[in-house]
Amino acid sequence: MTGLGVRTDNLTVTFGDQVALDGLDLRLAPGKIHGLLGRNGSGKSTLAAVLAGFRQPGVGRVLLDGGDLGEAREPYENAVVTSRVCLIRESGDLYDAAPVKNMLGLAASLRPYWDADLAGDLLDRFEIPMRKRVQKLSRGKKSALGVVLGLASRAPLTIFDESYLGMDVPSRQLFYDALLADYAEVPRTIVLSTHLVSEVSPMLEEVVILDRGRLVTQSPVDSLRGRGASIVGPAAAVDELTTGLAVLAEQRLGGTKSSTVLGDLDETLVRQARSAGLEIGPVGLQDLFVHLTATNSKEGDR
Ligand SMILES: Nc1ncnc2c1ncn2[C@@H]1O[C@H](COP(=O)(O)OP(=O)(O)OP(=O)(O)O)[C@@H](O)[C@H]1O
Repeated sequence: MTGLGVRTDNLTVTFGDQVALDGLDLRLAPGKIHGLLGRNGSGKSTLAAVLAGFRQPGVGRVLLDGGDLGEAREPYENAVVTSRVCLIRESGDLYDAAPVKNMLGLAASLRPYWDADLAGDLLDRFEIPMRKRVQKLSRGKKSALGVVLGLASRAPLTIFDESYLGMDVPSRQLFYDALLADYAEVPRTIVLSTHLVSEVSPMLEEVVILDRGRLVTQSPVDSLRGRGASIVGPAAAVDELTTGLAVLAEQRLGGTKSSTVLGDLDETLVRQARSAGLEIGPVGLQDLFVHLTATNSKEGDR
């Protein structure tokens, strides 16, 4: 399985006079891990709901294709398509009164690629008891249950919409490890909608950034990182080198400074940096994200 591809054309969703998605033309390649990034209210959850067939586009359309779907189809009110798309939201969409094992049974009946062994193994690792009712689980364990359902569904398009926010750091690490291990075994299309940009960025292959319902950029993560550089070394040398450059972020620890700059460093600057003993690395995704979605960010910078 390589997963589903996604194509949206002029996708527009409004709530009254509020435009949640504004003419979105998006392509998600199948079989990759995509990061869906954007500030609060930028339209991430709305996009996730449309992809999962929970919501009908107002204008434009969304098409999913590939895997055993074959031809491109719209997800809305199409049971075949929606059984192959698993959206796990922060709320978890769980039945509070049901025991965990019933939630697993329900997922097994709805999900054609459900893997019961994986579900059992993940429940053990997250220490979630099968017999416990959902309402008796802590917030973090409820989130973890959502993650278990999302991974074990092995859906050709799996979307995690901030579904791991309630989990503590070790649990989130467990999720990331489990996701990467299972993705290596069964490649599929994964979308991670998140605010935890730094934490999630090592897993991402492609990044989509939304701002006020519009597409700011869509790019492989490596080429995004190539849009700038981080320069680390003695503070005075870093300051001298970065004078006149667009500095996105700065951090200082004692006499050492790290500056993130936008744009290509030309060869002269690179030579100058090396001879001053400075280290040059790729730009951090979080710094770039903050820059690209800052309210005063100019279109020309994007
Ligand atoms: N059911 C709704 N009724 C009215 N407005 C809505 C509804 N759902 C979303 N919106 C509006 O649509 C816009 C996009 O919201 P959405 O939840 O998709 O953003 P988001 O990027 O997921 O935000 P966050 O990161 O805060 O979760 C916002 O302005 C929001 O207020």
